[in-house]
Formats: sequence, structure tokens, C-alpha cells
Amino acid sequence: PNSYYMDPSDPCYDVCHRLITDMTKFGVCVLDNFLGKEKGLLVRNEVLEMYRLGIFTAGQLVSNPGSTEAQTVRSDLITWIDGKEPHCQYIKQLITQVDNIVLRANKMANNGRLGDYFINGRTKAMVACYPGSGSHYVKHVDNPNKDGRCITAIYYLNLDWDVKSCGGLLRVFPEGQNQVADIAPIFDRMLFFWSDRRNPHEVQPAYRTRYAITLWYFD
Ligand SMILES: O=C(O)CNC(=O)c1n[nH]c2ccccc2c1=O
Ligand SMILES: [Fe+2]
Repeated sequence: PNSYYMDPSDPCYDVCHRLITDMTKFGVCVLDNFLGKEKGLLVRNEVLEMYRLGIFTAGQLVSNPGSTEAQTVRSDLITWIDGKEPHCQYIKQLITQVDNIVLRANKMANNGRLGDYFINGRTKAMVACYPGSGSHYVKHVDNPNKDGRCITAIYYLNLDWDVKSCGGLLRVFPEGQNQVADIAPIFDRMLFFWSDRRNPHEVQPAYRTRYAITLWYFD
């Protein structure tokens, strides 16, 4: 069939429709209140507990620019989760929820292709923590060389996050547009964007501990 029918009374319908529309028009989609406060807090607590248990490892090493000694500035800390680990049941539920939406939006899009992709898999969930000491991520493209990743999906966990005092803004520079997209990493916000060169982006220096969970979908 051209595209599989989804009943508009289905609660997922609106979200899937938003995802298709925004990704087609902007290549970026922001969904707020994604899980709801209660479930969002349960996911957040699992991540904070993991951080307390010290299972995060250093993400990228950023050498001190211009420094003489070889010391490196720790930037983001990360850990990879498939959801089967102990004390990750709510992270697993988040992953399942995002899978449902991406896969059903993929089927619902015309002739079953979301942005001309046929999504057929994803990475594990990468839980990232930016310690608040000005840690950041320089402007980059997630998938510059066709490694198969097509959609970046990020879930933010940061309560009462005010970019003016906490920093940590995600700034996307959509290719070919002179308009940037500034996305605050606020609690229970779900973000999707094309992982390729259409969306260079940076994480500006964070002055409070900043948590996010990222999934990359493959086509
Ligand atoms: O947290 C955000 O708002 C955006 N985050 C990113 O773009 C981002 N992109 N690529 C990575 C690769 C390895 C470790 C962390 C990352 C990472 O936070
Ligand atoms: Fe990125």
C-alpha cells in the first residue's frame, strides 16, 4: 500500500504526524512534554543514579587549546545503554516509546519513507552528561560521511534549566539557511534532526550538569 493507514484517534497519530511534517519542512522536530512529568522524572532519576554510581566514561577528550602541557579538559561523559541493564527500566520504556514513533512515522509517511529513508535499526542509547564546568561540544555533523545514521533523536532531562544562567544551548545551523535553531535542553523535551550534513550543530558551554539521552536511527 502507498502508506499504511493510522487511525487519527490513535494517541501516537498527532506526534507521528508532527514528526513527519517538521522533519520534511525543517529537518528538525521538537516535541515538548514527551513522556509527561512523572515518567520523565523516573527516567531522570535512573540517569542520575547511573552518574552517582560512576559508570559514565569520558566522551571526547578536548585538549586545552593553546596549552603547553598535554593535559586534557574532560568534556562530555557518556555511557551506552541497551535498556536490559539493571535499574534502566524507565530508560528502556523511553527507548521503546521513541522506537514506536519513529517506526510508525516512517510507515505513515508517503510510500513508507520518512525523508526518503526506510528506517530499519538504531544504535544503543547514548546517555551523555556535560559536567557544568563549561563543558561543550564544538560545531560538528553527527554523520558527515554516510555511516548509515539518518535521524538523531535526543531526550533532555534537565529540570529548571535556564540557558541564560546555565548555558548548554544546542544551536543547529540548518544547511543553506541563514536561520539558526536554538534549542534549550529542557526537561522532557524530545528532539529529532537529520544526522547528516544538513544539520551542523554545537553544544554551547554548560555551567550546570547537563544530561541527555541520544538514539541514532539507521536506514
Ligand atoms: O546534547 C546535545 O544537545 C547535542 N549533543 C550532540 O550534538 C552530540 N553529538 N555527538 C556526540 C558524540 C559523542 C558524545 C556526545 C555527543 C553529543 O553530545
Ligand atoms: Fe551531535
